[in-house]
Amino acid sequence: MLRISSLDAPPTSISENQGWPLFNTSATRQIEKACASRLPPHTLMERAGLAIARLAMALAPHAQRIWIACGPGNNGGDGFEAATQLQVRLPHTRIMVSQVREPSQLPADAQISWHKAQQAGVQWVSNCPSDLSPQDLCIDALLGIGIHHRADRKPSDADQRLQQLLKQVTQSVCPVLCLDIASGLDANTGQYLPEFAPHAMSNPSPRHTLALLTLQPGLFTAQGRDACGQIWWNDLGCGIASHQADASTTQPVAHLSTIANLQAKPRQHTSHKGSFGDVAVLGGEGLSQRGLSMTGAAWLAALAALHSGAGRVMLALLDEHAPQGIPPWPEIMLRRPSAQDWSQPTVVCGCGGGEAVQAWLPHILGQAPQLVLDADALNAIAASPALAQQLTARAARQQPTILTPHPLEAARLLQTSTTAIQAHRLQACLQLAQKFQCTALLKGSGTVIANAQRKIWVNSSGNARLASGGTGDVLAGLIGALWAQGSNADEAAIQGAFKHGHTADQWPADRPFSAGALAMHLAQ
Ligand SMILES: NC(=O)C1=CN([C@@H]2O[C@H](COP(=O)(O)OP(=O)(O)OC[C@H]3O[C@@H](n4cnc5c(N)ncnc54)[C@H](OP(=O)(O)O)[C@@H]3O)[C@@H](O)[C@H]2O)[C@@H](O)CC1
Ligand SMILES: [K+]
Repeated sequence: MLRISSLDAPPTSISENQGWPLFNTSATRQIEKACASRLPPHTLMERAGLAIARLAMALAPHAQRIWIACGPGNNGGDGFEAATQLQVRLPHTRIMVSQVREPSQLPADAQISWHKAQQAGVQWVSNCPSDLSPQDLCIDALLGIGIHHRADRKPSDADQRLQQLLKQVTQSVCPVLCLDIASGLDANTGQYLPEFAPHAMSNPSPRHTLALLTLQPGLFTAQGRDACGQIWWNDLGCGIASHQADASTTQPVAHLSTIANLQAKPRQHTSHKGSFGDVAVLGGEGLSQRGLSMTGAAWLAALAALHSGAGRVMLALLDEHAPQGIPPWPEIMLRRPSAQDWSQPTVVCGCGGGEAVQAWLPHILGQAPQLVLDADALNAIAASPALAQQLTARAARQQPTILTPHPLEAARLLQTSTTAIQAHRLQACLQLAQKFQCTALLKGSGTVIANAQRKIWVNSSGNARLASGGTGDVLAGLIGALWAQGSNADEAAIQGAFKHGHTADQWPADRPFSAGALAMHLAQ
């Protein structure tokens, strides 16, 4: 969840009602430059320090010690500035800083803030104080958006000191507030630089991040969600949160999809089942084919479509020996694949499709007016240039397609490695959308959605509950149902990803979670 902290009030307001622009680091630098040129020198860092101090006091109201680890650049400068603000406001709290570099080697703004902290009476310590308790606070001001990969350079004393302090931050017993972004993370991609990746699972102390000026994609995808924890944002009075000013001339790289993307359309009284579209699911290889039954996956997609408001749901199992008779959910109409008219409904194809789905793909790619391709359908297309060509040709016939790969499936489609996909999730998703002229949805922590017109969204909902078998099938069915009900392809993918994650976020602690239970609670 994203919280906005205001310069003028304690950071209490919760805002998930807009899609927020995400800027990469170079765009952020441009916005910073434009914003700083209109303000007296040092104003942005002062504003950052004030916002940090206010959030720190709100997060740790009973702290007796606040330790701030300050790095060699302006991220460290924010830390010194916050130390001054905290020292003034909390005379009975021990405000302590550790530094990486001598003040003369700091950038100009950071030097000013260093001197202010000295004058304010902040205490300098060489390492994390050993007496921090869980109600105290640790502030990570080591590295922000100025981080860059240093391939050939031997680590200097300052680099080693930085590593040492970062390790202490990571092992902190108290909550951690990261300034701008968790140190070591690339703000564009959400990946740790190799030298900063934590060696072990970090301790369970709560983590918060206060993003300064702009929001950046790395906060919300790849390793960013775990590293940054709860995201707060302060635009330093530059008008970005109110959608004004410099942001309007600098293009965001993506948008963050939020609860605003979840608005349910009211149903008219005169509506009927035909008003909400048909979803037909094709998948579920049977036990008889290779001794591996995957019919459950197709059932999950159909169940999700049923509970997401589709008018009618048909299920065609790729299993000749599927039991006949009344299905466990009588609303779902079972079909033989050969008996289904694939030219009319929104089709969800591939869930549990195994090898059997391959033979059906030429027909489905040719016929389906709106097509969600998942799982084994994606694997089959990755292995067949002819199928890939047929997929790409759909767009020109006004037959839109949504692809929903996880990173391994995406790697197969782009003929690369999972590591390469995860290293640049936004770019990989965009590449998929452009290569196949479709809407692509790349699953994983911080799901990314992109279209062929180069628009990108990052999903802000979801949690690790979703890391369990079958939840991807549920997502495919949910997207199919939203699409069948009248959303366009991009909206269906964005809304589906948000709803899927949001349902998991709202999950009662005492209710066992499974993909089937998720599918059945999508209507709530
Ligand atoms: N932009 C804004 O809108 C605003 C920005 N503000 C704040 O400024 C921050 C950006 O400050 P920044 O540009 O000084 O960069 P920062 O993150 O402190 O790091 C640079 C230092 O790290 C070092 N370093 C780099 N890579 C390294 C590595 N691999 N291993 C080791 N060291 C490495 C690098 O060393 P160098 O390569 O130069 O020797 C340099 O010393 C931003 O995140 C926000 O907090 C706000 O105050 C106001 C509004
Ligand atoms: K930081």
